[in-house]
Order: sequence, then structure tokens, then C-alpha cells
Amino acid sequence: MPAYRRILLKLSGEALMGDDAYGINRATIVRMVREVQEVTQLGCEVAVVIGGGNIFRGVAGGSVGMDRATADYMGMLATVMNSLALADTMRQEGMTARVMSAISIEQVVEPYVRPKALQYLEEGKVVVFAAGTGNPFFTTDTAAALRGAEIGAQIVLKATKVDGVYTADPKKDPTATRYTNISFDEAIAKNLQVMDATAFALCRDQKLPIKVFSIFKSGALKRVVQGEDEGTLVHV
Ligand SMILES: Nc1ncnc2c1ncn2[C@@H]1O[C@H](COP(=O)(O)OP(=O)(O)O)[C@@H](O)[C@H]1O
Ligand SMILES: O=c1ccn([C@@H]2O[C@H](COP(=O)(O)OP(=O)(O)O)[C@@H](O)[C@H]2O)c(=O)[nH]1
Repeated sequence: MPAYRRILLKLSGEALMGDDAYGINRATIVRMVREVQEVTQLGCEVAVVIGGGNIFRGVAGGSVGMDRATADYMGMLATVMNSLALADTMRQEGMTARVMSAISIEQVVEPYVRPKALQYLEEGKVVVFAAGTGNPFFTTDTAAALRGAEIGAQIVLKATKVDGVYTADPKKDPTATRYTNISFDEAIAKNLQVMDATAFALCRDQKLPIKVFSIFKSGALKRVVQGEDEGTLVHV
């Protein structure tokens, strides 16, 4: 039995490149999709938000000196590409997925319409939310918090490059230690950078918990969905 009936899963875009310099690594995306499939088989309804760092990083050099909003629209388009790749990989693995975009690009993907998204979830389809929030100056973490609240997810799961929230950035400070639990107020007050403050604040206000765990650790997603001890829980 899953511990959550409906989840919003945020997948790191950057992790999609695997050991490549940029882009989508085939083995990595297939592995991620199979992990999602495992939790759908537990009877959990899954909505996904995916980042764009793997593609955007590859073009970021060209964005130097660019208008911030324009660069952010490029980042959002990168998430559309990742969403299409993700949904297609799901199709190849025998799942049914629908991509919904926050910016209109109708020949490519259908627009985000909340009741339609809810319908797909009830039908057991995986919904992939593309183009972030549709607004520059935001991140896909904030999009995950927003969509998570909108669809009534019981938790936002952030599958990222680190295995939880640490006292400091573990990539910079080797003495940092991991929290098992931390409150939103403490995470915000200590300015812990694992997620942006907008995403934290939105989830706090909506009383929507967040679980941060490693995208690289095999089986971690399933353990999280089964309510086992894994990663860090950020709670009200
Ligand atoms: N206090 C902290 N605890 C954990 N990770 C942190 C912390 N501060 C900064 N980080 C960094 O945040 C990164 C994850 O956030 P982000 O860049 O949004 O990744 P993603 O690709 O999943 O969107 C980690 O790679 C880690 O180095
Ligand atoms: O609502 C949003 C979501 C994303 N972005 C842009 O899209 C990029 C890619 O998303 P993100 O960095 O969150 O992806 P990840 O870190 O998971 O690879 C961001 O840097 C922003 O430039 C944006 O402008 N608004």
C-alpha cells in the first residue's frame, strides 16, 4: 500500500544528462521511468514536473548578457523537451502519460487545464507538467509546489542530486550533516539552498510537505512512497 494516494514528483533536469556533458542520457531516463512505473503499480497517482538544466546548461553560454526573462523562457522550453522525452519513454515502457504545458505551444503539447489534469490522474495516467509555472523569475521547484497544491497532492517529492537536506551545501562543505526532518520555518530561516524560498514558502502556506531524496539511489522513490525512512522530510 502506498503511503500517499497522489504525489507530485519533481525530477532534476540536470540529473537527466547522466555522465554526459549535456542532453538526455538514454539509460538514465529509462531508469527514472522504471522507478516511476514501480510506484504507479503500487496504486499511487503520479504527476511529474521536470527541470531543464541538462539542456539549458548546454546553451547557457549563449545566454550570457541576455535579458533574464528571455533566458528564462529558453529554460522553460528546455523543460518542454525533457517532458516530451519523459512521456515518450513512459510510452515505450508501457505506461500512459500526458504532457501539459504552462505556455501555449498547442501543436506540440496540450495546454495545462487543471480539471483535465485531475481527470487524467483519476484515470491512472501520469501527467507531466511542462514549461514550469509559465513565468520567468521562477523555478521548476516552484512549479512543483504550485502544481502539487493545485492537484491536491499529499506530498511534493524532490528527486535531486543530493540525498536530503543538509546543514550546509554538502557539495561545498564536507562536514555538513543531513536532517531526517526539518520544519519549513527552520529551512527558510537557515537559508538552506536545496530548494528556492518561493517553493518552500508556498508549500509551507499550503501545508504541503516536501521530501528531498536522491535521484541516483535505486529504489529510493519506491521507499519514499511506501513511507519508509529515506531522505529528508520538510514539514509544517
Ligand atoms: N542545505 C543543503 N542541503 C542539501 N543540498 C543543498 C543545500 N544547499 C545547497 N544544496 C545544493 O542544492 C542542489 C539541489 O538543488 P537544485 O540545484 O535545485 O537541483 P535540481 O537539479 O534537482 O533542481 C544540490 O545539488 C546541493 O548541492
Ligand atoms: O516557472 C519556471 C520554471 C523554470 N524557468 C526557467 O527554466 C530553467 C530550468 O529549470 P530548473 O533550473 O528549475 O531545472 P533543474 O534545476 O531541475 O534542471 C530555470 O533555470 C529558469 O530559467 C522559469 O523561468 N520559470
